[in-house]
Amino acid sequence: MGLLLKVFIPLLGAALAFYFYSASENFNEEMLRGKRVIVTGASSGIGEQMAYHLARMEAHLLLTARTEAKLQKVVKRCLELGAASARYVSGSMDSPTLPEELLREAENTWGGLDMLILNHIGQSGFTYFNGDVEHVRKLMEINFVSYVALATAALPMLKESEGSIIVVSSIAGRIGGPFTAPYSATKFALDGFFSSLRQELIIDKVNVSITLCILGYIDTESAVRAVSHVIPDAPAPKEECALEIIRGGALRQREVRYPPRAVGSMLLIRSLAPEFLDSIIRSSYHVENVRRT
Ligand SMILES: NC(=O)C1=CN([C@@H]2O[C@H](COP(=O)(O)OP(=O)(O)OC[C@H]3O[C@@H](n4cnc5c(N)ncnc54)[C@H](OP(=O)(O)O)[C@@H]3O)[C@@H](O)[C@H]2O)C=CC1
Ligand SMILES: C[C@H](CCC(=O)O)[C@H]1CC[C@H]2[C@@H]3C(=O)C[C@@H]4C[C@H](O)CC[C@]4(C)[C@H]3CC[C@]12C
Repeated sequence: MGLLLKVFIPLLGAALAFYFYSASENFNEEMLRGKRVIVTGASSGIGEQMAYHLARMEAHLLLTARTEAKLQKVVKRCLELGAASARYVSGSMDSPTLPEELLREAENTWGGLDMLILNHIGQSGFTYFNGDVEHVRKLMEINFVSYVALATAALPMLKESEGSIIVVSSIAGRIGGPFTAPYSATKFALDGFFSSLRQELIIDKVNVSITLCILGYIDTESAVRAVSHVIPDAPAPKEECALEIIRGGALRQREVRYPPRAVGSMLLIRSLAPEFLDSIIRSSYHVENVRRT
């Protein structure tokens, strides 16, 4: 079993990564120059890093999150890095009016949109499900329903520009590990909705791409704070993660997996031996350190 985990699985993961990444040979950062891009959850973490990459690539940026002071700093840095333009709209994605407001801002300022990056998440702990159904409802609203509302409001402009929607999800949206029940549910929902929508766009010959990003553990402040006492694995770098998401979106890939080896191996083991994977996950966590709420 040890040999299987140490040699065979990584090799297979590498082969899969090669397969997925061989499609990305044509990526060129100039593809993003002058493009009109919305990034949600852009005040910290992976969203902030995506904003900086896009700024270097000379895109036009419209950023959003709740904390105005953080957004002001990110916008300032984006302008220093070379963004063609950068502005923000602040607000919480549990407000049903924010998606429309954001897309109206894009239409009024740019007259169109090329890329919508859906990345924000509401706060959720890393702990046993404590029966708080209201929390699940609220998280669904922020992590799922607002993504649907944003994509719906953006579609007319994206159809016009033959643009792209990028949906940032998680391995927790493909595999139900412990301590993320509400969060995991919202990410599974994204896969269901956007995979179905992709099919409909293809049937209707609408050239808007949908890229779903399946991420493993990334070294953002909030994730490290939430899980480092339970999960001993080293997180992957947010800067590289952000670039891989943009690359996959620009190439109109169906899926981005990052870090590719870890995510690829987990998905492969899940399809071959799901219960075995569940037991590996359980035994690799320091469950004794999980704080009950
Ligand atoms: N880091 C990781 O290990 C992994 C991350 N992911 C995914 O990557 C994406 C980014 O995660 P990460 O960078 O770690 O997260 P962060 O916690 O660093 O960033 C979350 C962003 O969402 C914003 N946000 C929080 N609540 C709301 C709200 N109610 N309305 C609007 N915006 C809100 C935050 O800003 P503010 O507080 O100012 O509103 C912030 O900009 C998520 O979709 C996550 O699921 C997937 C797998 C692993
Ligand atoms: C550790 C998990 C990977 C499997 C492994 O054992 O290596 C991580 C994969 C996805 C992560 C979660 C995630 O999707 C983001 C959440 C962001 C929140 O701010 C808190 C942390 C997360 C629940 C995060 C925790 C680690 C993973 C489960």
